[in-house]
Amino acid sequence: MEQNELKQLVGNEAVKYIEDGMIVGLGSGSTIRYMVDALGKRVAEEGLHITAVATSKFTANQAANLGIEVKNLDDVDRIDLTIDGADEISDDFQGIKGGGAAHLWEKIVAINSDKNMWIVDESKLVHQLGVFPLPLEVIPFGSTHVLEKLDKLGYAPTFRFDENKQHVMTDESNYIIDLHLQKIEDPFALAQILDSIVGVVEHGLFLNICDKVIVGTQNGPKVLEK
Ligand SMILES: O=C(CO)[C@H](O)[C@H](O)COP(=O)(O)O
Repeated sequence: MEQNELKQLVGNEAVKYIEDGMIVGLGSGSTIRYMVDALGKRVAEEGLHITAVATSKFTANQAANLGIEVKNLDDVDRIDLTIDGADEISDDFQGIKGGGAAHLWEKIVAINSDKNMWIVDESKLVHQLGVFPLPLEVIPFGSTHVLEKLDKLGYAPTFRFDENKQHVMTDESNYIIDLHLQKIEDPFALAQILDSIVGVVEHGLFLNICDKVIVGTQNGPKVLEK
């Protein structure tokens, strides 16, 4: 199976965990696109009734177009289960997210969820985080100074640009800086440093957030529990 087939496989598998009446957090990214398609199918064909909270404008539109009820996070008390993708997951269930520039909303939704499930193809599993560039959402104002500071700290930062050489803008109209670290020895220590930098709104380290991972393998979906 190719990578996209593995993504579709885990997307289809994940929606089996969604029960009638649930409030469900919908992540972002290509794997989640498959999952939202599969969820839309269940809503249309089985009459499944759920309320969704989306982690990006893209996902919110996709879900609404499929007839899934989408509410704002502030209009629900809590979320039963959030299903999201990830860019890297280490052996101890820590993760890097934000490859799709949506990690700020994703983290806010995740920490307001009773359970968090990540769905990935097997290429996302790593022993140690850091080969995937760590995304930071930063306020545009003064962002070159934030970049300089990150450079002095040795984090090899780069702004993320689109194909037209324009800054990639998040749903909150902020910029993305990627840190090219190669390996992260202590994600908790790094998270503390990044949390303390003024102008950094949120980093893509998702620590102690994920409860369950569904991995797409050549032998089918594999469930990993924390
Ligand atoms: O964190 C994310 C978006 O901000 C995505 O979940 C992550 O980038 C995985 O994406 P994909 O499923 O396309 O590989």
